[in-house]
Amino acid sequence: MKENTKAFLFDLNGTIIDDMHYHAEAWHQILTKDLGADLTWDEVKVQMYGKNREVLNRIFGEDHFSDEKADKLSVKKEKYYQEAYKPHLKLINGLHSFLAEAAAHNVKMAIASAAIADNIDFIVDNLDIRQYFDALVSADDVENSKPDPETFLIAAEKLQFDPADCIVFEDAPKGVEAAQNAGMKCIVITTAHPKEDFEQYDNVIGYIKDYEDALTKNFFQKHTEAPQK
Ligand SMILES: O=P(O)(O)OC[C@H]1O[C@@H](O)[C@H](O)[C@@H](O)[C@@H]1O
Repeated sequence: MKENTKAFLFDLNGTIIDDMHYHAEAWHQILTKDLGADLTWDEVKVQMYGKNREVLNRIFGEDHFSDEKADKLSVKKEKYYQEAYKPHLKLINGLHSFLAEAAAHNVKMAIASAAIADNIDFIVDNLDIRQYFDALVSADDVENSKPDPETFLIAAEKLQFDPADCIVFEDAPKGVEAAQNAGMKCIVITTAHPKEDFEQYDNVIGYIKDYEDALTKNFFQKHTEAPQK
């Protein structure tokens, strides 16, 4: 890579693993069956962005649950999610090679997610990818989650990179918005949303279906200078 090596900030859910369906199932179970909220499947999908506490506040109001109760619900939701998703745990196609190649080019990498730390550990340890990341930023590290830029700004600070030198990998419109608010360019992976859902953002530099895409497959050819003769 060139002198101005970029840092990569990866969202987790939908970006490292294709698991958003399992989050939607877990939220649907908690919100409608356990807590009795009157929400359709599609409404649950629209509301379930950001930290778990933020999702609960958005639906039931700020003071509805004590912190202790909200934490218990959050842990319960992730228990449903982990149980259902565990048999399907798998990196998105081509990601392992992309991480290995980035690491070989000394790219600093972080995970910057709205997930609780336990969910990040569940993924990085079960899929054996912890060694690729120099920082892990979870819901537990931020006051306000995506679309607030805090998650990405903390990740950049931990890697000691300027926001402008970070490339974010995201699958969710609110995540792309968070990257835009942080002053970061974004590569969108279309696991959970079609291209059209990102049209309002001007920080998107490309779309990929998975990491086998030419954009990521050839990333280091494109960004490596020809050797001097
Ligand atoms: O920021 P990420 O990694 O896409 O995580 C987002 C998801 O993280 C989950 O843990 C939350 O329960 C979801 O509601 C949220 O959408």
